[in-house]
Amino acid sequence: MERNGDCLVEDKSHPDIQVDGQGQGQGPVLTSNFVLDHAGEVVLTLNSNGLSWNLIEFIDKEHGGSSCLGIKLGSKSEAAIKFSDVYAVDFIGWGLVQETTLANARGCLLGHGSEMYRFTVHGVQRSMTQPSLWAPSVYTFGHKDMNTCQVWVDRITASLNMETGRPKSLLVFVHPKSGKGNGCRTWEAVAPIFSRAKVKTKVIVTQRAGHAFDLMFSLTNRELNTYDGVVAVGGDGFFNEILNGLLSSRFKAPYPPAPADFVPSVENDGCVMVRVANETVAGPSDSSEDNSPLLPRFHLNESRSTKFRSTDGCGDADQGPEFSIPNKWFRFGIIPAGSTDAIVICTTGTRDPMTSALHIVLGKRVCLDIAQVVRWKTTSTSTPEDEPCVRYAASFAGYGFYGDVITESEKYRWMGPKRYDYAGTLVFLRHWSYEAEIAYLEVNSEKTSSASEKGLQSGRKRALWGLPKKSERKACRINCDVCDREPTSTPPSCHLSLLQNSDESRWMRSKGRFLSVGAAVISCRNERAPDGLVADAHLADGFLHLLLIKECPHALYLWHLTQLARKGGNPLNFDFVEHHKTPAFTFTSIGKESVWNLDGELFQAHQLSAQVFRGLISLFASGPEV
Ligand SMILES: Nc1ncnc2c1ncn2[C@@H]1O[C@H](COP(=O)(O)OP(=O)(O)OP(=O)(O)O)[C@@H](O)[C@H]1O
Repeated sequence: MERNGDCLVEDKSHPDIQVDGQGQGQGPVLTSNFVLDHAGEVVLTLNSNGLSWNLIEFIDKEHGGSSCLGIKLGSKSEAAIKFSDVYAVDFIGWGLVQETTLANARGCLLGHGSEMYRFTVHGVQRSMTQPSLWAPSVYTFGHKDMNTCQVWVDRITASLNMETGRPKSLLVFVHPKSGKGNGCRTWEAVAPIFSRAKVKTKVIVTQRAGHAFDLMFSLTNRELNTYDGVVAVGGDGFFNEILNGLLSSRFKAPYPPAPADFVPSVENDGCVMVRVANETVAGPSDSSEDNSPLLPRFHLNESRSTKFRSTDGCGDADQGPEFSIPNKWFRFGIIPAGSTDAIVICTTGTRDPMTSALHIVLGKRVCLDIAQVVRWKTTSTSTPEDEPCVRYAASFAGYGFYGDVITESEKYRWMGPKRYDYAGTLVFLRHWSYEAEIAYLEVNSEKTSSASEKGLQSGRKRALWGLPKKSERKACRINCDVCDREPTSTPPSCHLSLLQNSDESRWMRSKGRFLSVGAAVISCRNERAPDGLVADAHLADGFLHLLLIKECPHALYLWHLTQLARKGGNPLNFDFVEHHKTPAFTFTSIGKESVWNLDGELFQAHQLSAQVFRGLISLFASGPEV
């Protein structure tokens, strides 16, 4: 057979299959004629990257290029799909295949069917108008010879098996009451994708708040290592619970750095952080900064690291092979069913359960920064805690307005996601501010940043007085070069090592009355804030965006909020908004207190410190396309 000048050799055992010997060391190319369901007879070709096909008798020449009901007929004559976009192939036996090679007098395709053996190829197709939105696509190929179909199924299966990073076994937690109470229905809608892709799932429908945390916390390393990842079917708060369940029992890390005068208990309890006495940090001395023994050097104290282990011993070496964090293989997945779903929107570019399911079965991977938030005192009157309370957040930690909205919204859970709008309005009308002192680590990243990020850094400097120009903002997208850049050392300690060699770092302070204090780990795009709280935040650059919204007139605050709600708005371009890009900060409240909101979960803290771990976890996602 001759095609496009290629010399195709007939496979003797399967006369309908042509094998091209010129596979350039990547395996031979297969070619056969099939009937593609709802299209017609095609020449199907398999090469090292995927499948492609051409319609043989698409439509007679007279009608070529004409249109039927406005649909360009020529556009369907050839197509291709990469193996990286294929998640399953199945032999489905004998049955009807619709051919549509006949055109009527008006050039419209007419279908007629024949019975034959068939196999289906299941893949992904991106929406033309919204590329981040993925839908499953299915192609059914038919042939009179069963063996021909079987050979093709085997070859495609072999190619799919060579695709790296695909999960085989997943632990799935479903929050039945998440969002509008659709958790179970959401899972049922996407579960067939997992079975078709032959991914084993152990599904647990939670019975109560804390259920997923407890299970994740108590899994032994041996059990955890049998899974390629854990999937949350729910909202950001539910994901946060699962994240904390895993990290609290296994991630052993020093507490966040802090200025010398912060939390006496840090030094008194003799646990994690040991300050190296002679360390100094360079930096200009204006009144707003603390340049006395600025940056402590931290060591993980042995006694503390053993305390981190849970009492049932999970995370111990004798429980089986170690489960390391960060983990090269194990990933988190989120199938959105919550009220906000900011993490899914930031990591997939859309809020669609099917898109998320397809990202998971195709084994996509994106790294995500995680904030560690350590509470040193719960209230102003409580004594410093013996054992500081550690929480992790993947998207946001916010105090004041953000905490009050969650507190208020809990009273109206019955309203579903609308409770956030209602509670938001009540809290806005109240216009409460809170006195607090914040210290944040200013890192001069000139030495560690590429030119592309320098624009962002200089923008950060100007943020006190005005926003960086829009042209300087670099949004985080798929294959983001800011996130992909090699850290100066291996995560999670990259920024700590940066701090240790910290002649470029200094503690800065801000004290006063704040409507809110927020630290965004990622942009936090969501349907109420289409660009997020910080449009140019990155998924894995090792920085938090500290947003200090100082007390201001009600009307100006409304203006700020309306800018947040508007695509292309400038919510940070106000004198009462401080925006700092930092790897760590501390917070102490003074007087009347609000509560913290960590990924939508309440966390009461009078005094806390926080730091970010660059790319600590991986998600089954590839980052937003737009
Ligand atoms: N079966 C359950 N019953 C009650 N609460 C649960 C259950 N399972 C989990 N939870 C808790 O519900 C809280 C909220 O969950 P989730 O984040 O899914 O919902 P949401 O608030 O509607 O969404 P979002 O966080 O996106 O705003 C979580 O803290 C989780 O611990």
